[in-house]
Amino acid sequence: MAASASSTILKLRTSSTAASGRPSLSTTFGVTTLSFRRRRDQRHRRFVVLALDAKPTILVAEKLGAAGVNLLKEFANVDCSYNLTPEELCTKISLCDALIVRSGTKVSREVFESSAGRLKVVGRAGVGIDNVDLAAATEHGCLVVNAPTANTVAAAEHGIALLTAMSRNIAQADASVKAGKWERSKYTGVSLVGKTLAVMGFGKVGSEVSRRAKGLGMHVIAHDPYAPADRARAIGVELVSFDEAISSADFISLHMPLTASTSKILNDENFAKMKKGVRIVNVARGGVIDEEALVKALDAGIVAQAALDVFTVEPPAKDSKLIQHENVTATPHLGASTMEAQEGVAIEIAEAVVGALKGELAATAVNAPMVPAEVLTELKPFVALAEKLGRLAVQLVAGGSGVKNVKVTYASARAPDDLDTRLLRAMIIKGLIEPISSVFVNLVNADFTAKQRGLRITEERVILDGSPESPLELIQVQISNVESKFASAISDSGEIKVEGRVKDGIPHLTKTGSFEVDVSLEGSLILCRQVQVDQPGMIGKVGSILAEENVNVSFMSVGRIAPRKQAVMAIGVDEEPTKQSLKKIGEIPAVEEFVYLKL
Ligand SMILES: NC(=O)c1ccc[n+]([C@@H]2O[C@H](COP(=O)([O-])OP(=O)(O)OC[C@H]3O[C@@H](n4cnc5c(N)ncnc54)[C@H](O)[C@@H]3O)[C@@H](O)[C@H]2O)c1
Ligand SMILES: O=C(O)[C@H](O)COP(=O)(O)O
Repeated sequence: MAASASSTILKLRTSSTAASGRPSLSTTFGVTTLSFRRRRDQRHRRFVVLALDAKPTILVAEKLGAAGVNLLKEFANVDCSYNLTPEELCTKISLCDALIVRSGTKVSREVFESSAGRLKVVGRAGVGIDNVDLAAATEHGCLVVNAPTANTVAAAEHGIALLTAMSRNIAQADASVKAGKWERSKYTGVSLVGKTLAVMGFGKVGSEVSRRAKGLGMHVIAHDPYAPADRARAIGVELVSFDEAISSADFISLHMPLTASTSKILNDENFAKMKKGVRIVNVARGGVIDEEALVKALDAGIVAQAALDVFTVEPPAKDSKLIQHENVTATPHLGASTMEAQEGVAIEIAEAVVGALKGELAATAVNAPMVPAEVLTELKPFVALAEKLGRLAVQLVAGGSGVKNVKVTYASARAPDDLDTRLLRAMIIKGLIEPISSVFVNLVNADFTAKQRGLRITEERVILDGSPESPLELIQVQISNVESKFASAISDSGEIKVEGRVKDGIPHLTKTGSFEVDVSLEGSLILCRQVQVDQPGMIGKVGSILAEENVNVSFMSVGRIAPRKQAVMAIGVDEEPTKQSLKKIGEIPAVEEFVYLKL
C-alpha cells in the first residue's frame, strides 16, 4: 500500500518528544510505518509512529450494485471506471489496492505484473472465476475472493426461464408476432412434464434448477463427480454417469464451472451419444460447449433446440452461425442479472474485499485456505509462534548452506484431523523466506513461493497425552543438511532445531538444538554458549555491555546440559545492539559462540 502525503497518523506507538531528521516509510501487512531517526545520547535511534495510509483505492471495473459501492466508500477511495481496455486496466492497476470485476473483465497475468505488487485483492462479483488468472494471482500474492451465493437463485430461475421459453418457442413466436405474422402451427412446442432433464453439475445452481424442474413434473437425473449422493437423494434426483446422463436425457442443462476438464465437454463425440431431438440449456459458461459442434448437431437435428445465456466469446460475433440459428434462443449473459441478485452480490463482494484489505481471512477466498473465525482465534498465538520459529531457524543457518529440507512437527493432545496446519505452515514459510529474500510471503503465495525456491516442507503430527483444550502444545522446526552459524542450535541428530510453545498467549522459544531455554519471542534475541561452566557472573557481564548503550534487556534464560556444564544463554533485547557491543560480548572469555537473531 503506497503511502501518500495525506497519510493519517493514527497512533503513537513509541512516545517521544518531537522527532527530527528524515522520515522513512515501510509497509508490513498493509500497514505503513512512518519512522523518524532521532539523535539521542549521541546515537541514532528509531522512533516509530504507526500510520495507516490514506484510504486504500479500489477500482470497480464493472457495474456494481449501489449498496456495495456505498459499503466500499466507507472504507476506501472508489474508482468506478467501466469499459476499460486491457491497456487502460494495466495502467490504472498500479494505483489500486483492490479490483472488483464481474465476468466481463479479463484479469490476466499482465494485470498482476502491471500492479507491481500493490494489488492485494481481486473481488469477483459473482461465481465464475474463469476470467481471473488464478495462478498469476497466487504467484503475486494477490488474494482472489468471489461472491458465490447471492446469484444462485437468479441463475437457476434464468435456467428455468430458458427451458420453458425454448420448449414453447417464446422468443421466436414473439419476434414473429412483432413482424406482423400469426404462425400458430409453426410454433407448436413440446411439453416438459414426464420428460427427463439431465443436470450437468449438481452444485448450487444445478440443485436449485433440479428442485424447480421437479416442480414442473420432470424426471431429473444429474451428473457431478463430486456431488454428495445424499444431497441428490434429498431432492429426489438420481446421480448417474456422464454417458448415462447425456444419452438418456430429453433436456440437458449445464451447471458446471469452466475448467480444463470441462472445456468443450459437449463436443462432436458427445453430441453423437445424445438422443435425437435433445434440447440443451446453458447458463454456465460458453466454453463448456464446442460451439462449432453444436451448430453441426443443430443442423443435423441431433439437437432440436438450444437456449444459451453464455458464449465462448462474449459478446459473440454478430454473424455467429450459432446465434443466428433459428433453433437457438440467446440471452446476453443475464443469469445473474436480477435487481435482487445484483444487490446481494455487490454487498457480498464489498464485504469480502474490505475484510481482505483489513487483513481478515476471507470466507470466500478462492486461492487461499479459508479458516473459520473460531479456528483463527484459537490459532492466533500459534500463528505468531510459527512465523518466529521460521525466522529463528533460517537465521541460524550458516551462509552458503542452502536451505532445502524443513521438517515441522506439531505436538498436540488433539486428534490429528482436528488441526488445520495450512495457516501455520504458511507462516513458517513466511518466517523462513522473508529474512533471506525480498519476496513478500503471505497466506496466498506461501506454498507456491516455497516450491519455487525448492524448499521442501514436511509436516508431522505428534499426539501427546494431556488436555486437548489448547489446539497445540508445541511446534518444532528442523532444517536438515545445513551448517549452523551457532553450533549449539544443532540437535543430537544433526539438524538445526528450534522449538516453541505459547505461554499466556505469548510465543516462547523453549528449545534450541539440545538446550532447553525459555524466552518470550517479543524483541530480538542473542543466543550465547558458555565454555564448560555456567558462571554466575556471565549474565551480569553481558547485561552491562548492553546497558552501556541503553539496549533494554527484556529477559534472560539459561539452558544447561547439567549444573556447571555447557550452557546456552538466551537474552531478549528491545533494541538492536551495535556491532561494537556484539563484538564485546563475543570477546568475553567464557563465551564460546554467540548469535544475534532478529525476530
Ligand atoms: N449465467 C450466469 O449469469 C451465471 C450465474 C451464476 C453462475 N453461473 C455459472 O454456473 C456455474 C455453476 O455455478 P454454481 O454457483 O452452481 O457453482 P458450484 O460450484 O456450486 O457448482 C458447480 C458444480 O459443478 C460440479 N462439477 C465440476 N466439474 C464437473 C464435471 N466435470 N462434470 C459435472 N459436474 C462438475 C462441481 O462438483 C459443483 O458441484 C458456474 O460456471 C458459474 O460461473 C452463471
Ligand atoms: O459466474 C457468475 O456469477 C455469473 O456468470 C454472473 O456473471 P456476471 O457477474 O458477469 O453477470
